[in-house]
Amino acid sequence: MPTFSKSKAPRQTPQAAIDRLAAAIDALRAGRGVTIAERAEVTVYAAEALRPNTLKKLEKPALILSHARARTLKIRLYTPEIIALPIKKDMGVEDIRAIADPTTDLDRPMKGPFQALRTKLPKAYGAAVTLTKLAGLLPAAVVVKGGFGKGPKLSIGEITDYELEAAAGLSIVARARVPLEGAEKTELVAFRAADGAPENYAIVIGDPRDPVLTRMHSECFTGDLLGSLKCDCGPQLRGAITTIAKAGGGVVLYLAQEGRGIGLINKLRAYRLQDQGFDTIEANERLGFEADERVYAVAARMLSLLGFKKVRLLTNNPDKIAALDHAGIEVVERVPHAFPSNSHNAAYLRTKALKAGHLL
Ligand SMILES: Nc1nc2c(ncn2[C@@H]2O[C@H](COP(=O)(O)OP(=O)(O)OP(=O)(O)O)[C@@H](O)[C@H]2O)c(=O)[nH]1
Ligand SMILES: [Zn+2]
Repeated sequence: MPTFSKSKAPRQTPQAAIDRLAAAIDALRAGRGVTIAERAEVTVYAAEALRPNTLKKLEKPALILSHARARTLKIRLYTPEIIALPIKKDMGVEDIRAIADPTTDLDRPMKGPFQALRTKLPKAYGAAVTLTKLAGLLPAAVVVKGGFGKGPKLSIGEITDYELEAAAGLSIVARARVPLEGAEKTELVAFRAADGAPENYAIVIGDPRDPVLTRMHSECFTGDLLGSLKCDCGPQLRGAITTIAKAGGGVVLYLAQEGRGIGLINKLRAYRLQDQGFDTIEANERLGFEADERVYAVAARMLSLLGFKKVRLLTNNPDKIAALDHAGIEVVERVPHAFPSNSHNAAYLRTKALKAGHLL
C-alpha cells in the first residue's frame, strides 16, 4: 500500500491545489506537459501519451520508472524508489512506450541493456511517477529540467497529499431510495470530491447502527457488471448486499478503485500479463505498480459523513482493516467474506491467500 507523506509547507488554498491537480491529470492524459515546481522546475509527460513532435523538442529527456518496473527490465537500482534512464537521440516514442509497457515484453524481448543514472535524483521525479498513477496511466514519466509553456504547475506536496485532500473535500451530493433484489429497503448515497474526480457511492441497507456491518467494495467493471469469472468481485458484491440485508442493516461502500487502484486499462494490461503466466501480483509489479495501490481515506470519510465511527468489516484482506483503523474508523470485528471459486479464478484466489496474506 502506498504511503502519503504530508508536505511541510502549509497551503493556503487546497481547492486551488486540487483544481491544479485535476488540470494536470487532463494534461498528462492528453500528452501535454505539466510543470512540477520545487527548488528547480521540472516538466513532466506521461511516457505512454508522449507525442513524437513533443519528444523532438525535449532537451536531454529522461525516462523515470518505478523500482518494480526497473527490476523487471533488469536495471541496476542505484537510486531509491525510482530510476532515471537517459533517453537517447535515436529513441522514438514507440521505444519509450515499449520500455514502460510490459505487455510488449515478450514481443520485444531485446530491450536493453539499460544503464540508469547513478546521481541523486530530484524529488520531483518521484512525484512525476505518482502523478502518472493518479492519471490512471502506466507509472512511467518523461522528464526534462526546466518549466515550459502554459501548462499546469504543481508543487510536490500537492501531488503527494492529493488523495488525502480529495478525501477531506468529499461531500454527499445526492441520495435516493433504490430497492435492490434481496434488499428492498436500500438507499443509494452519492459522494463527490471537490475536484470532480470519479464519484463513490454508499449502498445503505436496512437500519444500520454502529458498529455498522460494512463491506468496502472496490469497483470492478469486469466482475461487477459483466460477470467476469476471473475474479470474485461479482459474488462478493451481491453477497454483501444479501448478507447485510439479512443482518438487518449495514453499508456497502462502492469505491472508485478499479483494479486495486490502478484503473481499468492497467488492469486489462495486468490480465494480458496473467495470460502469459504471471500471477495477479507479479503482473502489477511488472507494470511498475505496487501489488495493491488502494488508499482508504475516501472510504473512512464516507463512513464518517454517514455518521458511523465503528464497523464490523466484511473482508478477508487484513490491509483493509489496518487502513481503516489508520484512517480513524475502528474495526471491532472482521466478518469473513469468501465465496466458492471457479476454474478461472481459483489460482487468483490462491495467490491472494498465499502472497497477499488474505485470510480464509
Ligand atoms: N490489478 C488487478 N486488480 C484486480 C485483479 N483482479 C481483480 N482486481 C481488482 O481487485 C479489486 C477487488 O478487490 P476486493 O475484493 O475489494 O478486495 P480484496 O483485496 O480481495 O479483499 P476482500 O475481498 O475484502 O477480502 C477490484 O478493484 C478489482 O477490479 C487483478 O488481477 N489485477
Ligand atoms: Zn473483479
